[in-house]
Amino acid sequence: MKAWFIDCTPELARLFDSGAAPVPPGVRIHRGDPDDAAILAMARDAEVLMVEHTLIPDAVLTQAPTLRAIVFMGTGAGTYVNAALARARGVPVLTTPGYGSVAVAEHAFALMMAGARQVARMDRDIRAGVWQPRGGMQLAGRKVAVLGMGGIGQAFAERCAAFGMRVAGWNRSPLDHPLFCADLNQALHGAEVVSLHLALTEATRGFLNSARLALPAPGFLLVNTARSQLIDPAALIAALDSGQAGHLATDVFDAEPLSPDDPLPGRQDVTLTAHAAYMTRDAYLELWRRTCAQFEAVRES
Ligand SMILES: NC(=O)C1=CN([C@@H]2O[C@H](COP(=O)(O)OP(=O)(O)OC[C@H]3O[C@@H](n4cnc5c(N)ncnc54)[C@H](O)[C@@H]3O)[C@@H](O)[C@H]2O)C=CC1
Ligand SMILES: O=C(O)C(=O)CO
Repeated sequence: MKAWFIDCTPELARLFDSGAAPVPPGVRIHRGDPDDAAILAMARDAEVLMVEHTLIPDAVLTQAPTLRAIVFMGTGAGTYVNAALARARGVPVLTTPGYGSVAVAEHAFALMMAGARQVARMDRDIRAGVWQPRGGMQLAGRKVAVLGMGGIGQAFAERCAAFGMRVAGWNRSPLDHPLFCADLNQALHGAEVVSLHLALTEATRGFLNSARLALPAPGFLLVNTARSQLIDPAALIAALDSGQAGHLATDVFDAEPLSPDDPLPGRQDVTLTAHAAYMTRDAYLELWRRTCAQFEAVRES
């Protein structure tokens, strides 16, 4: 069976080139960033498309009759593939959940610490020739609301508890976990840090709306390694402008790479990383292993 793996990042290319991430027979690798026409041409030349952070054009689902499956190298495929159209066309979109919960939780922690201590702000200052020490928030003793206690949320919550934070880990279904909090409003109320770990679905789009953004403590720190679409964009900007949200530390954006009119890079009250929370060597190797396992599952079906 033939497959194309598209959108190979330099990090992954290094793992291929060093032999650390073996490529199964039948899988061809496209290095770089293909345009829609190139993606369609690969889809017409394969039974399986293996993709990372590539927007799959709808034409792939309607004009590539040999395509049997798309394997999304990651958890949240919904922002990259039109899931409803894929379902309607009978093209399964397979994912690789759980490959790197610790890596993402550690990155969320890095964002929380950077935001709490204004690390990126002072780095920008110093590079601009400004020596301006800036105060921060001590994390020990602070309340953190962890929204979504799946694999990543639990790993993050446990790390916060180890730092002496007061953790309210909300999950929509009850959990037998010592940090679980059943009441969303209670979890958010007075939180000094809020960290998002929900899956993006039609039900969770815009989940953090203006009413929910009003519940944490004034000046709270918002951390997002999940999906930007979980936050209502107008409510987010209003919360930052009013100071209700004191800082946003985010790894995920409405458009990736960022659209030139995205307001976030122009602000000082944000810390930004380029959707890299999962990118540790350990997580990447496990991610590739699971991606190949999904390819094999299609081959054997
Ligand atoms: N920035 C990055 O590099 C990465 C980001 N992610 C994102 O992190 C997030 C969490 O991923 P995992 O912990 O691996 O997923 P998971 O499947 O283990 O957890 C998902 C959570 O979302 C909740 N959820 C799902 N539908 C819901 C609904 N309708 N209402 C309320 N809660 C709902 C579940 O109860 C669960 O708590 C996802 O958005 C995923 O796409 C995942 C990997 C890497
Ligand atoms: O696994 C995911 O969902 C990611 O965001 C990284 O691709």
